[in-house]
Amino acid sequence: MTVGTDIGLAVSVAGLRVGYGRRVVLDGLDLELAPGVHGLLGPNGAGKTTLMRVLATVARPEQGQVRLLNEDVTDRAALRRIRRRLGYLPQDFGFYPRFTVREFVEYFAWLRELPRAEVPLAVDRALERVGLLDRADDRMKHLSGGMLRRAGIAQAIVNDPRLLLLDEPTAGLDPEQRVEFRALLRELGVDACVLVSTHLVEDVGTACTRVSLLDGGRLAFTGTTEELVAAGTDGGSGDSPIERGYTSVLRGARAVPR
Ligand SMILES: Nc1ncnc2c1ncn2[C@@H]1O[C@H](COP(=O)(O)OP(=O)(O)OP(=O)(O)O)[C@@H](O)[C@H]1O
Repeated sequence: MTVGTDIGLAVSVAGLRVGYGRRVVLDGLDLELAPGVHGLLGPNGAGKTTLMRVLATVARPEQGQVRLLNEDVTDRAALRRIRRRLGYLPQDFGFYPRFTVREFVEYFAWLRELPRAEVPLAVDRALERVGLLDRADDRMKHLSGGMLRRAGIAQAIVNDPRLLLLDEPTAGLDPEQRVEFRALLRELGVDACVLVSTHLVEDVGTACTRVSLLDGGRLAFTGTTEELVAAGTDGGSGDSPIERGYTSVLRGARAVPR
């Protein structure tokens, strides 16, 4: 697979510390991501959404450096450039219920400062990629849960982002849609950096080239999908090779005193 080289390291995080009040959620995290599709796994409460929010520039780190698309997020002018080239699907996203699907996606195209002349085509293309073009004129409040999620993915990709952050994008999608979504992920990962947080390890196995596993705010594993699978050959419980890798790595990480 060819990967775009113009963005180099799309994410470079060093010594990241984030907390809520006195509670530390991410503790000295280092992470580097190049273009490609990266899975982000971890148990409930591991800190995946918190990390996504920092990378989406909607949450601020207490400590540490965050460079996105080769720019420093603490520089205001750079931050604006980063946000134009960033796509983010939050775990829970809000919308105006009376907006049509097209208006919803157009709104995000405007937020990301897409040139006005490019908006109609970009919106149609994003809706087509998620299979919602035929519902473009429906109101958001009339969509099913899976369709809403697809509208959320459409807004995240409308600006053809170089860094795409998807927090549990497959939640609520039916099996056929999930298969199509994985194909879309592989396509997007050719020249962008895509980070997908999920609890569905089979999504990672089929669509991601690399995977990072968070546990208790720390990185328990980062490597290729094959390396995670290999970690499960000497034990680990689960129904598939990648599930066994996941449980084996978690068990190993928890055996190391902090
Ligand atoms: N706004 C908040 N205020 C206080 N604590 C929070 C807040 N948001 C998250 N937390 C805590 O931070 C920790 C990490 O939460 P986070 O949502 O990042 O985990 P996660 O890995 O995404 O979990 P899940 O898989 O359940 O979505 C959890 O212990 C959570 O209770």
